[in-house]
Amino acid sequence: MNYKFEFRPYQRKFKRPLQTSHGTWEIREGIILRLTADNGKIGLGEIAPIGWFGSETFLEALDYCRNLPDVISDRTIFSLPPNLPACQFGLESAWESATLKTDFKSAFSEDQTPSSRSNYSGLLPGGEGALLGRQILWMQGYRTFKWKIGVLPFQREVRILQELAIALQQATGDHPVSLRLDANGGLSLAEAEAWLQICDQLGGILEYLEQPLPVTELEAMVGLLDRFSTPIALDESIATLPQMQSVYRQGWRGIYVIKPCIAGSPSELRQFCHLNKIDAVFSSVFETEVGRKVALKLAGEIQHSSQRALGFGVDHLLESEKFLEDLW
Ligand SMILES: O=C(O)CCC(=O)C1=CC=C[C@@H](O)[C@@H]1C(=O)O
Ligand SMILES: [Mg+2]
Repeated sequence: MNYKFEFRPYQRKFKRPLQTSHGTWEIREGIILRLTADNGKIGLGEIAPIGWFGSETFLEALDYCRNLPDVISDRTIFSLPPNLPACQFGLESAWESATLKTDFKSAFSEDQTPSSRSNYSGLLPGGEGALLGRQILWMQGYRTFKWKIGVLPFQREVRILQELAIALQQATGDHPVSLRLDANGGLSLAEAEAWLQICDQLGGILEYLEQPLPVTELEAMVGLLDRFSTPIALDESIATLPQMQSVYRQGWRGIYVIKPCIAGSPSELRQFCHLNKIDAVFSSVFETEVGRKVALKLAGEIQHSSQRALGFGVDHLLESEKFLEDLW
């Protein structure tokens, strides 16, 4: 089967630049794809790369799209090289929505009502903003929160964490409350040990410490698993499917933070997760609803009854997605 191939690059500003230990992220760039099958059925997909995180860069993805012909075949869609995982995700999900029965639009209910927000994790502002941010997200219905560390000096962040933990421990309610810390691979081994010592003292409120060490330090992170009670989650270490498979083969049985939009082929991701019972948390890459619907649908197919909140808190971080209505 052949498909007419169209693509539209986009840019969306973060309302508040995202601070991570990698640096500050101000603009999310991506590409919306449209495939039109011979029978007229249309499928949308999204390419939302994060070059510094482990996928191809936006420019590599744009270059790939520019070099595709106006009409492409199934063969092209299923034979992308593994170094273009965000393109693989975008093209294959557009193909799925143009060929499979599922009505793309109804694939996943998008609106996060306050009651449903307890299934999602809310991303707190970096630094001191986390304290007020937690109150705002709490009122919006979140009960799982994620805070990026390695942004401010250690002692300052420890003080904020202790205030945050007290506020969460005192917060009443019927839904379990948890806090995730994300170091984005920015800590040294000594800093990671210091953080884990503190986390262990906070008891149950700390769900996990995400990517404490750089991708090159898998062995050291496996070692940390045995020495501290706070769970550790890998994110950058397993950004793409080949990395996930390699880390699994090397024996990682901790938590996997999966970002479907940059992992690669959705069908191969489904297969990997069904073959290997992994403790998965699904996470956004600040994509638009086009990629988010596919990612959340995958999460639903894969993690069924997992209790772990989805890292897809409403993207109040980004400018409106209204531009999607006038793309074509
Ligand atoms: O996982 C979540 O809760 C939200 C998404 C998120 O935190 C991230 C998305 C993309 C890159 C990073 O800044 C960050 C992460 O490291 O998980
Ligand atoms: Mg992360």
